Amino acid sequence: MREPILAAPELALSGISKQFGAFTALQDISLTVNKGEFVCLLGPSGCGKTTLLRMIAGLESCENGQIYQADRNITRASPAQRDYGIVFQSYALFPNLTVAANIAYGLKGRREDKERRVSELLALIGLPGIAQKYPAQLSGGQQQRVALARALATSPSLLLLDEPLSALDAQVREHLRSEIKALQQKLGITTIMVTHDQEEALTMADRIVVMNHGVIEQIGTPAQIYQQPASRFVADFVGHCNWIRGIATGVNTVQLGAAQLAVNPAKPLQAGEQYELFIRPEDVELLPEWQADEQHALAKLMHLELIGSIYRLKLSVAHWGGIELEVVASHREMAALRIDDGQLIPLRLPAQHLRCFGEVLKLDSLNAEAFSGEVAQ
Ligand SMILES: Nc1ncnc2c1ncn2[C@@H]1O[C@H](COP(=O)(O)OP(=O)(O)OP(=O)(O)O)[C@@H](O)[C@H]1O
Repeated sequence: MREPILAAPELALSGISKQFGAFTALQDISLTVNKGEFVCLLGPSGCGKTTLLRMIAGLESCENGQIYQADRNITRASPAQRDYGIVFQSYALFPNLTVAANIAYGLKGRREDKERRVSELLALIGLPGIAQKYPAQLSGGQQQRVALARALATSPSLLLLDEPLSALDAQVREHLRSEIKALQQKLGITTIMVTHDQEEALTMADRIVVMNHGVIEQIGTPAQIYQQPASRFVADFVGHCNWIRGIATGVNTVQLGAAQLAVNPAKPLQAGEQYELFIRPEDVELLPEWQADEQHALAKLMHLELIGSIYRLKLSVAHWGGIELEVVASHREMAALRIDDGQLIPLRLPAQHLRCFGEVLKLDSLNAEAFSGEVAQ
């Protein structure tokens, strides 16, 4: 029997590094992107995601590492020799050219063919009839769709998006998010998008590459990134976490104040060492009744706010050494709790959601509030 022939990935980066003088912007980046995949480069400002996208585009030189597109080594190819379309954060349309001329800018060939292609693309982005308008006559969202049409005009194999939605207001952004995703799926075009917006990455990407200080922290599907973060940075950057310090009493048990709780560590804990535990706000269970169990406690309500469809509560648990917890609850859960002024709220930290990366906390990283909780965004 013959071995199946596996198609080369649309893009393969290996060992990419980038220095700006003495500053290391990227360090040993390796990544493959499959044909038709939508990959987001996600990370805080300055983590190197735009630099990486610009290197893929040939807009930034690549001295260390290799870049392959399909089977072709494009490491030293000029932008014009590469096969991609790109959309930038600022619309970057030519203000003195009509929409049609902007879209047709990179097209070669006969006038009729160009006109047909422009009409096709305008239909594709849902804006027929604006061919003769100028960029200044369009809204931000419309301009960004035209920029997208221009990027797609030559039917490239790869679409590069550099924060394409960040200049738009929230409502337009959300709408365009689903439009871009639908268009990408319809065309099956391999897409790499830079964003610092976790919600954008979680809703649009097939896979997310989380970056921090020039290195890749984790590559995974949105569910993997959210549910199984590989590091403290990823857990903190994507979603909210309650961080709690405690002393291990066994391979998967931790002393918190007066109680010993079962936890779900990534590796066995060493009794007597101090660790940091984390739990997502939505994984803390608020209960109508307290039960005599180590995972249960009574919490004091410190703060309550309504954020549209959910409530956010700040709770303090004296029994667990005074830790503070952020918890989110639906309207239905809140109605079942009947929270009155000053009343203590029973809650439970389910062991499987009380996780720990298993890194021992060094003594010098501890301070007087070693047992108090900390809530991070
Ligand atoms: N041409 C350059 N010369 C010197 N330093 C640069 C240059 N381009 C980028 N840098 C630095 O490299 C780091 C990464 O920049 P990059 O633009 O890739 O970050 P980013 O993750 O895209 O952030 P942002 O979302 O703010 O654009 C930053 O510290 C930036 O100051």
